[in-house]
Amino acid sequence: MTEFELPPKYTTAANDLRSDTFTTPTPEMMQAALEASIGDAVYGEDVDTVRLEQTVARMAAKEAGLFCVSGTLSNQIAIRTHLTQPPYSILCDYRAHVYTHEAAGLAILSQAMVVPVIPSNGDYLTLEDIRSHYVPDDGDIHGAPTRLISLENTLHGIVYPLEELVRIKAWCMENGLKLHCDGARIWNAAAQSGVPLKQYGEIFDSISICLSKSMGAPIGSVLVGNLKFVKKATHFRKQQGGGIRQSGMMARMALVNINNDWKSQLLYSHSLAHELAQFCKAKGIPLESPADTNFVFINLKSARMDPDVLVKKGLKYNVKLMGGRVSFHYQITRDTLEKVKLAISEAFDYAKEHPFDSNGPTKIYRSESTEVDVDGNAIHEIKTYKY
Ligand SMILES: Cc1ncc(COP(=O)(O)O)c(C=O)c1O
Ligand SMILES: C[C@@H](O)[C@H](N)C(=O)O
Repeated sequence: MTEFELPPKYTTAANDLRSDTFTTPTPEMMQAALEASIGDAVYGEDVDTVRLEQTVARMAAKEAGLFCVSGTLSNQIAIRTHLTQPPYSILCDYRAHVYTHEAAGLAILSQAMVVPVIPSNGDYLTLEDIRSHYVPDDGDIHGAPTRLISLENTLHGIVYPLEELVRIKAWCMENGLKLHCDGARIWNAAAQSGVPLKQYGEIFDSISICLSKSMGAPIGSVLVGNLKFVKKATHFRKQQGGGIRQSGMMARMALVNINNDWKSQLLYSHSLAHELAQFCKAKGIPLESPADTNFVFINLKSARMDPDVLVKKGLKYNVKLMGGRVSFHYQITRDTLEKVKLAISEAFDYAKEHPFDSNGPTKIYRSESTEVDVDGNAIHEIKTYKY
């Protein structure tokens, strides 16, 4: 039997640009966990979990909140809760996480057909995009009527224009459709746009508000909505094995940054991303989308850059990348920003001599680690998927 090898100890997120999910708990969070309540949250008896749910719900101007162990669980039970009588479909952006990265949960848990739409402006769905792709409930027995629109704010770091959300909401109400927000980065949208969370809460029937990305908590999201919705979502959370017991420690850790100056933390990460976007533009390195918040999406395809070369250039400068998406968060240092500029610049120059043409679908995430051993060699063979 082979000796089980522990992966190398993850020591810091200061150089980790693979995702804002790599943010690490702070000493203040660890201390808060030691002082947490220890009730059974399934019975609603954990004070700090209830406090977290009520705090986030109040910030989003919603009646109730539900602590979920992941954004995926939060999204999937939200959408399932809104849907009652199949056949039905949900409409979302073709890049939406609920469609591309939640393991067909919409098909399996919700038995939903998905209508993925490419935004005509390239960045975000407009009401016109939605109206030209939704399936009306007009008695035609061939179709799966659209019951829910699921939007993401931000999506790929793009801040949804408030006026467009207002237009879409008004149309949804006129047509009896529900509106869900995958708010994995709603904090980034709020910080950058100045729109308070409660204004988003007044627009969406439900929002999955992640705590474990730019907000730096180790685990979790809070799903917010009206009381009846959250009560039913609690049922689906239990069904999906998401009822967790003494979650007070996680709740207290999440409350730390919520009670800190999170806007400044997020705006700092956005400023790093904006600086990198400017750097890329100055060097003629194409971007896929506007760097509104904490992501810079390098258009590897049009730059003919090999993602594996980019990842390895990153390792050369001891920064962790996983492909064309460069993710900033509040624990990234300015030193890391300077190093990632060098890595991207060298990968771009390399591509001029060695153009790379991806021959498969583009993906932006990979699942292998880019840990290196003591000699700086990548422990896992870099297998960036196609992008
Ligand atoms: C836009 C978006 N929504 C939802 C999720 C799912 O969150 P989690 O990884 O906590 O399941 C992610 C990834 O973390 C995401 O990027
Ligand atoms: C991988 C994906 O699920 C994650 N949400 C990220 O953005 O990194």
